[in-house]
This record gives sequence, C-alpha cells and structure tokens, in this order.
Amino acid sequence: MAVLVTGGAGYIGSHMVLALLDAGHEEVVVLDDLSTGFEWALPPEVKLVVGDVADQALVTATVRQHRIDAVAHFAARIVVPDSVTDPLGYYLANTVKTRALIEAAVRAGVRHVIFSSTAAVYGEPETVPVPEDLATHPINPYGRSKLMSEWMIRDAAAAHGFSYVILRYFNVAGADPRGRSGQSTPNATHLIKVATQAALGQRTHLEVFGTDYPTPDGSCLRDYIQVSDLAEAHRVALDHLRGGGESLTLNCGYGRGYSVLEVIDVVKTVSGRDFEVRLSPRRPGDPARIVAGADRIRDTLGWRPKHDDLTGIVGQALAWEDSLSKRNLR
Ligand SMILES: NC(=O)c1ccc[n+]([C@@H]2O[C@H](COP(=O)([O-])OP(=O)(O)OC[C@H]3O[C@@H](n4cnc5c(N)ncnc54)[C@H](O)[C@@H]3O)[C@@H](O)[C@H]2O)c1
Ligand SMILES: O=c1ccn([C@@H]2O[C@H](COP(=O)(O)OP(=O)(O)O[C@H]3O[C@H](CO)[C@H](O)[C@H](O)[C@H]3O)[C@@H](O)[C@H]2O)c(=O)[nH]1
Repeated sequence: MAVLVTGGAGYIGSHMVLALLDAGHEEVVVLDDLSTGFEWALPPEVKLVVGDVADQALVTATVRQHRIDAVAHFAARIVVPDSVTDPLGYYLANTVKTRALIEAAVRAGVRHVIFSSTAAVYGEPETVPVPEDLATHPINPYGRSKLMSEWMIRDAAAAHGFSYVILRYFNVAGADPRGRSGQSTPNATHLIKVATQAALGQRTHLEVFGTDYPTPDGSCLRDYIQVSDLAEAHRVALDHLRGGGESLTLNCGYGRGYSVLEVIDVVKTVSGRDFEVRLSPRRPGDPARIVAGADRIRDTLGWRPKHDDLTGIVGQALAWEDSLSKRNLR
C-alpha cells in the first residue's frame, strides 16, 4: 500500500517524505500544487502529482492508481497574520479544501488520515504547558480554519469508519540534519528562518513584534520543535494506524518555551554574527505564550525526539539558509 502526502513538496511534508523513505516505505506519492513547495525538495524516486487537493477527480484517480491506504494532509496556507487580513482565503485553503480532499479520499478507499493541525487551536491559554484536552479557543482565522478541519475529520471518521491521527504542531524549525531539505519558502515570516537570514546578511534587520506581553522578558514564548523529530512523529503515527491503533489527537512539541529575545540571542551566538534588532508593536493574531503538554505522544506512540536542542536547531537552520543562497535558491 502507498501513502499520499499532500503538500509533500513543502517544508514539513518534504521531511515526512524523507522519514518514510529512510524507514523503507517503498511507495510515497506527493500531491502538491507547488504554490509554496518545490519539486527539487523531493527525492527522484517519489512520484509527484502536481495539482490541487480539492480536485476530487484527481484525488480519486491518484488514490486508485497507487492503491493508497493512508493520506498525510499537510497542504495548507500557514501564516497567522495573513489569515487575519485574508480570512476567507484561509477558510477556503484550509477548511473547504480539506473537506473536498477527505470526501474524495475516503470514497476512493483511504483507511487512515494524518492531519497537520496546530497549537493555534488553543488560542491564548491561561496556563502553559497545554494538554490536548484543554478547551480550544483559537484567536485567529488560521487556528479556526484548522480547528474546523479537526471537527470534520472526527465526524467523518465516526460516520465512515476511517482512523486518524491529528497532530497539533507547535513551532516547527530546523532542517534535515543530513542537509537534504529545510525551510525554503521565499519571503518567509517564521522567526528562526528570518533571524538566520538576518545573521547571514540577507536581511538588514529583524523586528521583534511586541515586548509588552505578560511574559518574563515581554516577548512571546513559543515551543520550537525540530522538523525531523516532527516528521518521525508522522511515521510512527502511520504505523500506529496501519497496525489497527485507535484515532488520536496529539500535541507535537518539547514542552519548553523560548522567548523571541532568547531565540535571537541563540541565533547570534551560534552564527557568531550580530545584526540589528528593532523593537516593534505587536503583530495581529499572536498569543503571548504557547507551550506543549508533551507527554501524550510519548505515551501513546512511543515517540522519542532526537533533536530537542535549540542550539542544534538554529545550527541546522543556518546551514540550510547558507546552502540555499549558495545554490541561488533564494
Ligand atoms: N511551519 C509551522 O511552524 C507549522 C506549525 C503548525 C502547523 N503547521 C502545518 O503544517 C503543514 C505544512 O506546513 P509547512 O510549514 O510545511 O508549509 P509549506 O508552505 O512549506 O508547505 C505547504 C505545501 O502545501 C502545498 N499546497 C498548498 N496548498 C495546496 C493545495 N490546495 N493543493 C496542493 N498543494 C498545496 C504547497 O505548495 C506546499 O508545498 C500546514 O498544514 C501547516 O498548517 C505548520
Ligand atoms: O520577524 C519576526 C517573526 C516572528 N516574530 C515573533 O516570533 C514568534 C513566532 O512567530 P512565527 O511567525 O515564527 O510563528 P507563529 O507562532 O506565528 O506560528 C507558527 O506556529 C503556530 C503554532 O504555534 C502555527 O501553527 C503557524 O502555522 C506557525 O506559522 C511570534 O511571537 C512572532 O510575533 C518576531 O518577533 N519577528
């Protein structure tokens, strides 16, 4: 049986493809419209279908042709502040298109779904770390677009008999330790990527969005999970579902928060470069702090992270950014 990875040419999806191939999975099929992903991010043995996840005829044909039993659904729009200015675009990309994909896939015989959800479903929790059963109160359209997809997947699984693992990622960072993939999005907005670009002289400065939050140093706290550790969580989730395991909703994080200012310090130390940091107003849609309650995924899937170290994560991000510019890919 084969796995369909939607958004597999993107940052996190391409690392799941590598995790599957490294573990000996023979057939991996990627469905990606290449809106933010890259064909070169995929190893040559992977079959790439270029198209939209909401193209039900294409999904049906792909599932049948490759005898796909499991879909890992990464394809989405992912930038929190963009979702505030373009909510309808986010509900279309993340909610409406997920509905179309799930319907076509399940009708064509898919038995298992792994869904890329987000810590943004929790909104602004009163205390951290946040366990999975905390009530969800997203504070931006991105988080709401993903939470609605979670609801659809649970309801459809109950009605149509497929199993799922919903993975709520905290802040994903770093790159494949062997340098085969990394975050390649042009005009990226993610903190660690932007900070490494500033360290390498590719940006003139870095802005800190808000220094008046109720956190120890006034900047936002986030739980940064390394991308290959996250990809491995998907691989073990797939084995769990194929082995008849029950449906699960799991946080993916390390259970420790770093502030924006702490991250900037680590980037400066690891790179050995100084760069200008401007203290700016808050960015719309940002919660002050979000840190994973990280036990359930260890207890249920036996997942054990290998890269829980911010210095190492920043080192990988710097190496990837450097390799992109040497290959003229940015
Ligand atoms: N990066 C993070 O910190 C983070 C955190 C939490 C959750 N997530 C989730 O992880 C998933 C992957 O994010 P990423 O950081 O790899 O983003 P990315 O932009 O690098 O990857 C998304 C991929 O999906 C493809 N795509 C987008 N819309 C499509 C469509 N309609 N049809 C087919 N392909 C489409 C893009 O071309 C791209 O290859 C997303 O669902 C995102 O919401 C990311
Ligand atoms: O140039 C920058 C970029 C970011 N930040 C700050 O750094 C923190 C992290 O911001 P990111 O843009 O890196 O990530 P987000 O926390 O906004 O969101 C990310 O993690 C979320 C889960 O926590 C979502 O899933 C989302 O898809 C993913 O982009 C925020 O406080 C942000 O304001 C800055 O100060 N300056």
